This record gives sequence, structure tokens and C-alpha cells, in this order.
Amino acid sequence: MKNILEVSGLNKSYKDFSLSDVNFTIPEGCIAGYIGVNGAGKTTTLRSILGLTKKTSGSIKLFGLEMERHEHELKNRIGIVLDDGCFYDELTMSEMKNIIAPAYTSWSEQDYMNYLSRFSLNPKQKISTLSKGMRIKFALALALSHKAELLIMDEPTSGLDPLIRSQLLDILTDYMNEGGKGVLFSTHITSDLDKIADTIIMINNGKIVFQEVKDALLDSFRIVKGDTKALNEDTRKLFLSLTETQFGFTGITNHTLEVQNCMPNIVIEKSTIEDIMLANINGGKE
Ligand SMILES: Nc1ncnc2c1ncn2[C@@H]1O[C@H](COP(=O)(O)OP(=O)(O)OP(=O)(O)O)[C@@H](O)[C@H]1O
Repeated sequence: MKNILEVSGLNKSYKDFSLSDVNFTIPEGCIAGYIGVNGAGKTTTLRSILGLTKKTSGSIKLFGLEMERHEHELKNRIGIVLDDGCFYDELTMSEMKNIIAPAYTSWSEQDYMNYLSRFSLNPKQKISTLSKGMRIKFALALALSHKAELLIMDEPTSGLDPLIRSQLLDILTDYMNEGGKGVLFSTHITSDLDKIADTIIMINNGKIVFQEVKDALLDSFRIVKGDTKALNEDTRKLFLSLTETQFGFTGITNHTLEVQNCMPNIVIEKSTIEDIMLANINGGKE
């Protein structure tokens, strides 16, 4: 399978924060969820990929081509939805579109009009009067109207109501069904990824913690509940994170079989992506 995006050895240093040796790939046909808590380095990664932030070192390849050497051609093939929007507030959506569309060689006015209608957006409305959800829909309409093969979206669902979030997820599903596409979607609302992501990439404190196929990831971690008497020096080591109260313990493990074998009277439940993300931060074990 071809890789749509390859990030290798990406480093970026600010005064108080560094992205350190960030590596991940997005193969064709993959929706990758890029997760991490506030300040983990998601936006810095996405902006570095897009050349909006100057990286310290590393290689970004899109469709097998180096971003630095083929920036103009490659940007034509990417749809971008950033949380700050980068729009001129005093313009209408139609005027803003007239500035953006000529930058793309494969702009489709028909697709654009279809998306505006699907999103119930009026092209004559001023950008300053758009709600947050409307701004994101407008950014998405622009991103999807030039036959982009990779969509890069920074927190597209944050601040959106459940109805708009669910519409966005439907649109991404339709987009992927066209074939040959990829999506990199940063978020801390991990429940959206339960529905649509194929791969989960987690970043914490500027470092990649894991890149895993979502189903395999969800399969490998389990929540375990039981009496604290079952905890001892050895069994504690089987957990990434543990919470203990007077009523018992709750832990998250990726050693489920061992836990089952050596801990009696426990309850084992499935974990969510959020449980796994938090365990990888709070547990601190690698
Ligand atoms: N231009 C900058 N100059 C200095 N530090 C910066 C700059 N941009 C970001 N940072 C710092 O880099 C760190 C990572 O920020 P970043 O925006 O990448 O995180 P994030 O994971 O996207 O967080 P959030 O979910 O809150 O958007 C933060 O500590 C932030 O303060």
C-alpha cells in the first residue's frame, strides 16, 4: 500500500517546548486520529508538516515527494482545515472563496456549491457573522472542493455540537469512499475517533507514544476492577495506571492474560481510546 504521508525525524524547538523525533506514516485509505492533551504538540506537528511553522529538522514526504522541494505541487493536493481559519472577517464567503480558489489547479466550483448547499451555508454571508461550526464547515467546503487527496484537520470537531460533528464524520466517510485518499485529524475528543479512525497516533510532551491500528489498540488494552487485596508488588507492574479507593482498584493493562491468570475475582471491561490515552499519560510507564 502506498504511503500518502511520511513524517520522519521531525524536530521543532520553541523556548519551552520541543517536538522530538516525530515519526509516523499515513497509508492510502487511512483516517489517522492524532491524539494528545492540550499542549502535547498536535498543532505544532501539523503546522510543521504544512510548512506554516519552520521545522528544526526532519523530512516530510507526501505521495513519496519531499515537501520542501515540491511544496507548490503538493499543497495543491492537500485540503487544510485549521482551527484559526485564516479568513478575512470583513469578506463574505463568496469573496473569500474567490481569493482562495485560483490558487488550486483542480478547483471544482460545482463541488464547492454542492458542499455549501449540503452545509446550509449562504455564500453571501459575511465571515465575521459565522458561528464556529459554520466557519469549520466553510473551511471544509474549501478543503474538499479542489480534489484534495490528503485532508489535514486541526481539531475540526472541537466546539461543534453533536449534530454538526456527526455530519462531519459522514462527510469524511463519503470522502474516503472515493478511494486513494488519506486524512490526518487531530483531536482531543477521542469519541469521534471511535467511530471513524483506522489508525491512532498519540503524542505526549512532543514525543510520539504510539501509532497503532485502532482495532488492535482497543483489543490490547483492558480496564480491570477488583479488590485492592489482589494488588502486590508483582501485580501492580501489570498496569499502566491504577486508581485505588476504599472500594477497590481500577487499572488499565495491556497484559490481560497475565492479569487473568494471577488475580482472582476481578472484572475485566473494554477500554476506550480516551482510557488508553489517559493511562499512557498518567501511568508514565513505557
Ligand atoms: N509560536 C510559538 N512559540 C513558542 N511556543 C509555542 C509556539 N507555538 C506553540 N508553542 C508551544 O508548544 C507547545 C505545543 O503546542 P501545540 O499548539 O502544538 O499543542 P496542541 O497539542 O495542539 O495543544 P491544543 O490541544 O491545546 O491545541 C505548547 O507548550 C505551546 O505553548
